[in-house]
Amino acid sequence: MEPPLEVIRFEPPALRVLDQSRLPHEERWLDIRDIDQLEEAIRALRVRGAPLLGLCGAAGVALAAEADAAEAPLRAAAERIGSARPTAVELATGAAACRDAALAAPERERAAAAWAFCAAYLRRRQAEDGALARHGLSAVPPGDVLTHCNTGTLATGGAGTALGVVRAAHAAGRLERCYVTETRPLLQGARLTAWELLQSGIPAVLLPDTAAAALILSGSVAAVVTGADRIAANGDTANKVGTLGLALAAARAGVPFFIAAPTSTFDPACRSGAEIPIEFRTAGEVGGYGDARWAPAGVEAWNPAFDVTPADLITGIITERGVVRPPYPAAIAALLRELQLEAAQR
Ligand SMILES: CSC[C@@H](O)[C@@H](O)C(=O)COP(=O)(O)O
Repeated sequence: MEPPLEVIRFEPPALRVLDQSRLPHEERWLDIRDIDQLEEAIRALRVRGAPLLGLCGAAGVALAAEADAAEAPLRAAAERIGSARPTAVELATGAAACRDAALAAPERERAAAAWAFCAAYLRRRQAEDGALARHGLSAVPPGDVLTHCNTGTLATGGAGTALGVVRAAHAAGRLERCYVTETRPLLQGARLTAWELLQSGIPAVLLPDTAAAALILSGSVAAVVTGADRIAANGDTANKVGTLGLALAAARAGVPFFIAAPTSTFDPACRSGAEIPIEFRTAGEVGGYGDARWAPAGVEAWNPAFDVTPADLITGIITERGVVRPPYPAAIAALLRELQLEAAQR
């Protein structure tokens, strides 16, 4: 499945990304030339979504290698970019993998090796998104789907994860419309997912996050499908805040709740969700949007960017390798062993 739009370009010595903070009203490309600029773009969510963050982490190493390809600065750059946001594991693993690829080359060839790694990573991501969507098609029951946040091309550079499944289901005539939560406070659903769906000719129905439980209990959706930022060894899954509420409502209604994420989202170093670092963001993001302010200055806010859905609320985890089903600790361990063996054989 071809990605319907382009969101990231590797153009040595620059990284070019679509500025997602301006969408859907303005399509502006950012020309990123150093890791200061990249770190700002990541923190401000100009680029976002776990798999795309992995690509950006890798590109951060390439940008650093353009400036100084010696080992110590490259290691420092991978560390810095990899920790610009804490929850999506792929930001750090993408940066580390590119660092290792670059360090395997002689110093004067490291920048080129890093850019080549980025290009191959994007091709792999696009292929994985296609495989994930095909597996999702066989797992998710026919009917309309509710999704949360943005998991489309903007979030991966490929066809998307949960949104890739939605695209495949729509193309197969199994889904008429996709329900999209607005995703407060940064509105990734209202601004980005609704835009992507409409561009692809898929009817999108936008709802306030607060209406999601009522929608699920009304029987209007056949499944809830979301992405993930990090999946612990026991299947507990961190994703955009609000996901937990959707999973609880789906369990109450007997509606299947799926996570769609590439295997790179598993983090066996986290034994359970309690070990996943959760990003907290500013009160200003809750008290307004852009220049509009609706909360009184000085009010405190509790603003986690992510929450953790316990594994027992998850019907299945759709990956590019197939659908992982409970019991999770065993199924995840078996899949990760298989991936490790394959990597060792390469
Ligand atoms: C395929 S993207 C999966 C997740 O990264 C997505 O659902 C999400 O939570 C993104 O959060 P964001 O804060 O917009 O980076």
